[in-house]
Amino acid sequence: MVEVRYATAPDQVPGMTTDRLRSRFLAEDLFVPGEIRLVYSHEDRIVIGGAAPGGAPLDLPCPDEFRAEYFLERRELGVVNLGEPGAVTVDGEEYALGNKECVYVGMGSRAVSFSGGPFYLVSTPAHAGHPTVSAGLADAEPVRLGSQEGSNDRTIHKYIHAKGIQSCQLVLGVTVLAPGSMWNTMPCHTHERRTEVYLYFDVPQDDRVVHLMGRPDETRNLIIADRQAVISPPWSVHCGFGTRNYAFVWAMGGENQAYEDIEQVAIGEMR
Ligand SMILES: O=C(O)C(=O)C[C@H](O)C(=O)CO
Ligand SMILES: [Zn+2]
Repeated sequence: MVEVRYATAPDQVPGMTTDRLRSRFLAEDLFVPGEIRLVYSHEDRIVIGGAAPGGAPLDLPCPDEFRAEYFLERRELGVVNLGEPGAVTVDGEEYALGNKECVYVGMGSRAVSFSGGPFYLVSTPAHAGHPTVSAGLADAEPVRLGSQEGSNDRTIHKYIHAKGIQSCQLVLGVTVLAPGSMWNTMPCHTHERRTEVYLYFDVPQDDRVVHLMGRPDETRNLIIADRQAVISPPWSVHCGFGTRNYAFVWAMGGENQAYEDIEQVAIGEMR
């Protein structure tokens, strides 16, 4: 149920085969009907997961790896609905979630269950309880970036961040590309103080996203299908282009919550 991924140093990347790269950084099978699947990354101890209720509601388990009484004893959780209307129930209170809507579940919440969806989960360690809050795309400070000419016309919706839903360290949002736009996060960046995870979705079955990762001057690519997630350590760029437009959930954890605290990469630095 939980797969543990240890952290990777940037100097390990040049010798890696495609399979090695994928097994380290890509989570390919998070969404299996009737299951909750989790990946525990040692990069900032971010846990990502998929909850795909196959009819009956699914309860969030507490993995042995947490050495905790319940999942959110020392953690917080962001949930995004990737599919059909559904609900997340937290200690008896139901939060109805439509497609691309989000609920933040604070530390100390004991019983979490899912129906409908499927739902994408991101959890980071926490030190204080913040209120559980749900939000829709319109609540999430939509910011339009890029252009049609640059094939990167996209809207960034920030859900959990310093000026939005409050959390201990989790930062999370959804970016939606306009029809005809394929590039995300270009020009790209790194952020030495935070790990980021991208979960690509709304990618049709016969399409793919080519995700670029690695040090800016030594990039590698991962060919990513629908509902697959890529772990981006602090030293790695994270950007990509699709064979058509798509959406993705981005989530971060680490030293700070400052979205603007990034190292911008000039296109000429990239190799
Ligand atoms: O399309 C984009 O650009 C993004 O969504 C960028 C992410 O939000 C990100 O990388 C935050 O650090
Ligand atoms: Zn980033």
